[in-house]
Amino acid sequence: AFFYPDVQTSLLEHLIVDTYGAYWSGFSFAITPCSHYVSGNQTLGRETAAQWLRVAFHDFVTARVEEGTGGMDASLGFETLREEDSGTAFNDSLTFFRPFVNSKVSMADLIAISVSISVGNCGGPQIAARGGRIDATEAGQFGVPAPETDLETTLGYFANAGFNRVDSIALTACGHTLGSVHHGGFPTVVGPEAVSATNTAGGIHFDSTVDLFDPSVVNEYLDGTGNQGGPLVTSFNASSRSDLRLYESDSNATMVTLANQGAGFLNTCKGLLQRMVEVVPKNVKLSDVISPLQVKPVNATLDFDDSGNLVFKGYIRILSSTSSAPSVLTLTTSTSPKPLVLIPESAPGSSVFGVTHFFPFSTPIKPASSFQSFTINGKSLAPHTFPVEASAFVIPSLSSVKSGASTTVDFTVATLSSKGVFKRSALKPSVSVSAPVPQMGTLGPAILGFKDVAVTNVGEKMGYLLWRGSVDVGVLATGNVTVEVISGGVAVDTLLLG
Ligand code: HEM
Repeated sequence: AFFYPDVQTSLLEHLIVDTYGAYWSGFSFAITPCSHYVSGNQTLGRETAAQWLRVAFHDFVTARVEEGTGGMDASLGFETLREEDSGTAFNDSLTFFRPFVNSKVSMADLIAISVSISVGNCGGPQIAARGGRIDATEAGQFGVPAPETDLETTLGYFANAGFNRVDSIALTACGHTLGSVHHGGFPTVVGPEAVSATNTAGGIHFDSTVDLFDPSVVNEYLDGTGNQGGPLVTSFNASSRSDLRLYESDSNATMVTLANQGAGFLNTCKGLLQRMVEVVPKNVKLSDVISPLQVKPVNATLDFDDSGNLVFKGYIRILSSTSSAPSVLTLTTSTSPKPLVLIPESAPGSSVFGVTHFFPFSTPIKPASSFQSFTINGKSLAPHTFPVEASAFVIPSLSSVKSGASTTVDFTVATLSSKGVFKRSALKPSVSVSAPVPQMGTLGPAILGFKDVAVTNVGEKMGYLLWRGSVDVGVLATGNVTVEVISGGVAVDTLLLG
């Protein structure tokens, strides 16, 4: 399949942009509306968007930036039994993220992106998202502040992760604009009187706008109005007033500055939260910022149709800031001068970035050797040309995942035979298969990789040699299996099966 600008960016962009309606990723529904709790009954008084933000904080804050270890690496998955990681947020969230993990999308990237999505969906700023984080294979350091942690230790923990006092106060206020402290989980902070029939976990909100990413927590703390900064300020138990100790530690100077910023508080949070999710181990190289794509080929693949013809098919997704998208597109491939006219499907999708329209297409390709690019044109749309690599591909209609007690991945790969001359041995493709499998001690899957899977030639079609292979990947966690054709060390084609 063809992914633009690359597999990882395309998949992460999908989670961010395909929010509601057509071809939605299923990621954002968990936090729609922002007050929604996806992992259980609404009467628990929990909020998934707030949980996601807290999860990211706990993964990040045990970093040792000076050593270049820890940070956003999903090591949290191995740490959920620790006292410092109390509460249901961690397993709730990792269970929700788990099916989205594959060899291109790590759990750590999902935790980071969930911050952009939850903050953006709850009325907050758009936090730039990047990919490329690598999941830890074991637990990391200790060092998450708890309500009873003394000030010096708390500031030490933040400093380990590269955040000074001012940053730490502001970041905590940014985090505590969403969500609650719950009696169930933190009985030494919130007493049993918070429990009611519609709030069975006994949550008390940090501010009076629990589902709005806004400056209320700062104003209410300083003015003594609303929730007065929340339970970590007002707890019956003085030793549990960690937010009060932190906010007062510079005589409230930082909180006053944040209050004076007004709506600018959101911008401060945008910067700090982006910094937070970009604290990664030193071996990680983050991708460029993932921007919503205006013109995006989706599920674009080469395949063989029932009559054995080579076809190029998929969708073109147009993202427009208004609901008016071009009503017609044309697609021209390098193999045919005649443009194909594309009409959108009736159901659009939507997100905070605008409305998406999906234009399905299917067109024969002949000869495959001259298929090098395709171009999309539309009214008031700059022409977009996408390069293609058609020398080898995993054939979607001849590849599948069969799940039973064990999981078998059957695939067929096509390799272009040069000028019709069969060089069977020379053209034998190198195929890699990667599968997310359960991992001891964490809900985060491990990626089990199979390199150079044995393939046998099973004939020829439209100038391509066909190669079939099969791998038993054992018990699959959840999520997608990737099959890749490798040439010169790089993947020339990737297909996700799931
Ligand atoms: C001194 C630092 C901090 C301490 C001691 C602390 C402690 C806590 C505690 C005890 C809760 C209650 C959890 C529950 O009952 O489910 C909580 C909730 C929360 N924290 Fe913090 N926190 C700190 C800093 C931060 C930071 C820096 C962020 C994010 C940037 C953050 C984000 C959140 C969020 C979003 C919630 C609400 C979770 C929910 O409603 O499920 N916290 N925090």
